[in-house]
Amino acid sequence: MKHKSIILTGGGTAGHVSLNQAIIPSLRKEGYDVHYIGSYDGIEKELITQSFPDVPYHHISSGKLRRYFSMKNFSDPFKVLAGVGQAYAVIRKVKPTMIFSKGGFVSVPVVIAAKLAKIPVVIHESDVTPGLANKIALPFASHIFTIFQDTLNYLPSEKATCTGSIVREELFSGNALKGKKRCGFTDHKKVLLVMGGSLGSVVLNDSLRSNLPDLLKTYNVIHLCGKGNSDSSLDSLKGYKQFEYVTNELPDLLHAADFVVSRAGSNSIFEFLALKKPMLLVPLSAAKSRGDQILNAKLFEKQGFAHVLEEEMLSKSTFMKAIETLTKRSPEYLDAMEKAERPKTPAEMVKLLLQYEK
Ligand SMILES: CC(=O)N[C@H]1[C@@H](OP(=O)(O)OP(=O)(O)OC[C@H]2O[C@@H](n3ccc(=O)[nH]c3=O)[C@H](O)[C@@H]2O)O[C@H](CO)[C@@H](O)[C@@H]1O
Repeated sequence: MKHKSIILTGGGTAGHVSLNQAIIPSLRKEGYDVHYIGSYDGIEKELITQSFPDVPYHHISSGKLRRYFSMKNFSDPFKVLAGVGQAYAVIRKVKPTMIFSKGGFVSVPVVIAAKLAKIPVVIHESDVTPGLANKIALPFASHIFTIFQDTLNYLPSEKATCTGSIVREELFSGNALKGKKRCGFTDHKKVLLVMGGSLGSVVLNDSLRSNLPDLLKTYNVIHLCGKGNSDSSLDSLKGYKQFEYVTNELPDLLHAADFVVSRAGSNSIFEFLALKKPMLLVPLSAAKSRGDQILNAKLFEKQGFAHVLEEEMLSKSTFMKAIETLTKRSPEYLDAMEKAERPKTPAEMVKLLLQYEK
């Protein structure tokens, strides 16, 4: 019997890939052949080909969609057009029953090609406000799923559903002891995990490192610092372990953590919520983004899950003070997290998704 096929797309940062990673095993259980369309060199290529070597990965070209002036704004539309042609050829060959797009620039040509090939597309928005790629994709899509209820205010009601968060199943099966052992922590100090999103954050890295001598008196520190950001002069510090980017080790490291300090990317903060980690969030500032992380963080603060320190207020001393507040208030945060809605399982998400197939 010939299997049905589905194409997934999304990339640029890990936040546009993690939901796809979460649902691939469930789609396969349902009997689907899963294909992925991504860029030549984006993080999605590494994440998908490493975790799912048997998922065919199709490269396409794609331009960055900028809200600001750049000479590349003249060449990138041609790259997007080329990407539409490449994606169309893949779709004609694979003949999927539907396409699921997690957003990011690479998804735009795929969504346009799907419309041309008359294949239903469902898109997904993880942040409170829709990203630029999803705004462009929306007219071509059959439906859009959101994580936050508030996102529905920005979308046409007949086309949008809030599903809540979906968290990769392997994150729940971490082992704290293994995580501590991996980091070489041998005492009983509480563990602080600091993560600057999937790319790392220079401002968080600097604030943390400038406070390390003080912090290490009280805590063991796991630092996910981002590609190219490790500092070998700190390798011998007792109680401090840095990683540039982790994949298989992440569940154990998260289970080892008592508190988290993080950027406010949507996937990350819902993972911390699901694992009940009191968190200090330092959202990416409005000067560097459309402000989506600020809204994500504010909603988490309002629901009593997090303490928020705005990037503009970040300094050596406010960082330490915010960690004090985090640890002091952590019983309240844990209480609120106990009462929070549980995330959907990938299998539940797949069921919702397949309603839209041809
Ligand atoms: C700079 C930028 O554009 N950031 C956006 C990007 O963030 P970013 O890519 O950082 O996205 P998220 O915080 O949502 O997700 C990061 C994902 O990477 C994983 N992870 C991270 C570090 C690591 O070492 N290993 C690992 O597996 C996390 O577990 C998580 O699943 O997408 C988010 C979701 O649309 C947005 O809210 C952010 O504003």
